[in-house]
Amino acid sequence: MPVVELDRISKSYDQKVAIKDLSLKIEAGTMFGLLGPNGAGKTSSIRMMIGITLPDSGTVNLFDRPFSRDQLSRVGYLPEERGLYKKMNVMDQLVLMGQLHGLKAETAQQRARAWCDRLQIMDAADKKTQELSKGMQQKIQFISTLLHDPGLIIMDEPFSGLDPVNASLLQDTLLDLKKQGKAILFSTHRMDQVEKLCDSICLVHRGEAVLAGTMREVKSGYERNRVLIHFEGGRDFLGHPAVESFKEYAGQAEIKLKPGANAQDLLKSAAERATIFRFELVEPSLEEIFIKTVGEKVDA
Ligand SMILES: Nc1ncnc2c1ncn2[C@@H]1O[C@H](COP(=O)(O)OP(=O)(O)OP(=O)(O)O)[C@@H](O)[C@H]1O
Repeated sequence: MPVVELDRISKSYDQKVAIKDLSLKIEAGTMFGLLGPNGAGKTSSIRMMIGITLPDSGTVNLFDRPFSRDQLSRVGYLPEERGLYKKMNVMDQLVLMGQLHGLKAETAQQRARAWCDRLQIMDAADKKTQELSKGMQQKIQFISTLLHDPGLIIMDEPFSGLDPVNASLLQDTLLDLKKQGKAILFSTHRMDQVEKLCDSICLVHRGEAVLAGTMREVKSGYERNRVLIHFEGGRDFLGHPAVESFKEYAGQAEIKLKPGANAQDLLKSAAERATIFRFELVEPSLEEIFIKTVGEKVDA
């Protein structure tokens, strides 16, 4: 049973088409990435998903029935434009957010404390929001989205502005929630995060879905024509005829092979000149697929 099912939703603002005929499904216990360049239509789609705006046409089903406002108690939404009451004490603010989602004050407080502990911001609980760093404020927002234990979690750029340690802490938290059976959608430009976390994606460009499916389906459309190599010694093999282009880092290279080239020939040549620690044939990264797909659409 999909937790979210959009069927050909469209929305225009005056003459501007924000999104056209978008269909997607998000199942419980999965993480879904909604991707696209600036202005592609991601936020417009999310807004329609949770009734902030209505589609001009198409249907939105949540938890296996047509959208209605009472379902919002099962949704946690972290918008891109985040707002906290700057002068309010953090714990009071979290309790208020919990109450707005139907929790009793006492329950909200217990859960808020447990979350602050888990996300390592217990010290912040009794401070005013304006005394916190941006990253800490983001964690508070993150908690406020989750306090009422929603079955559907929607996050617009949830890791933006976080240092790697905190980004990883929130990523692990989302992975845990996924394991518990929550459906999670996040919107981002960061392909590396999507690649690591998402089971399925939809790439929107200029209001239309241009690539969609499970990560495996999306990648299986592309040849394994990349080689990752870790080496020490001579680097002449980078000039081998099988190599179309390469990026070289300290002791590593990422090589794009020519169409039809034999990776084994390259391996032989590399092994004659250098000590090879790793030689792996890989599919293009999601970032490359994204750039290729969007680039082709722009050319068309
Ligand atoms: N309320 C509105 N009034 C008029 N145009 C709008 C409105 N909301 C969105 N748009 C337009 O619809 C298009 C899609 O915008 P949207 O905010 O959904 O994109 P996005 O993919 O979320 O972009 P970003 O990554 O920059 O946040 C844009 O051209 C935007 O200017």
